[in-house]
Amino acid sequence: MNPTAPSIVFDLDGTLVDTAPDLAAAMNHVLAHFGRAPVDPEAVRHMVGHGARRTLERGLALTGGGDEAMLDAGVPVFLEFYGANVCVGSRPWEGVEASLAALADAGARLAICTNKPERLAVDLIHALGWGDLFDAILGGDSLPVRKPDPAHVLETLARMGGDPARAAFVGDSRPDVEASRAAGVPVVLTSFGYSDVPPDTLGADAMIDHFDALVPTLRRVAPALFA
Ligand SMILES: O=C(O)COP(=O)(O)O
Ligand SMILES: [Mg+2]
Repeated sequence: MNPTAPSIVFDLDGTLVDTAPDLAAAMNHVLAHFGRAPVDPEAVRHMVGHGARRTLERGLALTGGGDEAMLDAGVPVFLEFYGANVCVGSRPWEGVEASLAALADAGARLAICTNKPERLAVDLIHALGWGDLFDAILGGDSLPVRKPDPAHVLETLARMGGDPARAAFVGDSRPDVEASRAAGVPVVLTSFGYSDVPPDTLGADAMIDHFDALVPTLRRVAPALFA
């Protein structure tokens, strides 16, 4: 293992993969279970990034409200449906696969740090045919803490054999920026993910509008990575 290889850690939902169609289907399955009307799948895009419980909480809030007991009952229903349908309509954003290949060709190691449950993240990665691409996949339940806690990013780096001083994070939302900042790792955000606020207000080092821009952007914001 080359100890100086750059490590690029990726968020999953909204960053590498447009998972909203399957998350919205799971949301509407739970809402039907509770006798609620469905939500517009487009609205679910901005409910993702803090884990399934928070996603469901937002969906319940939009359809009449819900308490902790409803969430306790709804989260397993959500996860069971989603787990069985994790890659029905989910697709990588345009340019992702070429960009991951370019990073690997440049000698970078790649990993996933998502707030999705680890099992579901691993299943999705395999369903996309990406089983060999990542040196570590950590989910929101892999550790006692998760993004925005920096330990989630730092432990991902530790498990991939990476060095925080030779790393960058690529995400779409506030937990990604906060965790990376606190870990001391430069962070690039996509402009087309699931943030519930304009992502260019979150204080990332750079924004990308298309994955074709990722490698040049990383070279610009973290030139030492590829030196
Ligand atoms: O909120 C989630 O379930 C996961 O979101 P993330 O992959 O963007 O961390
Ligand atoms: Mg995300």
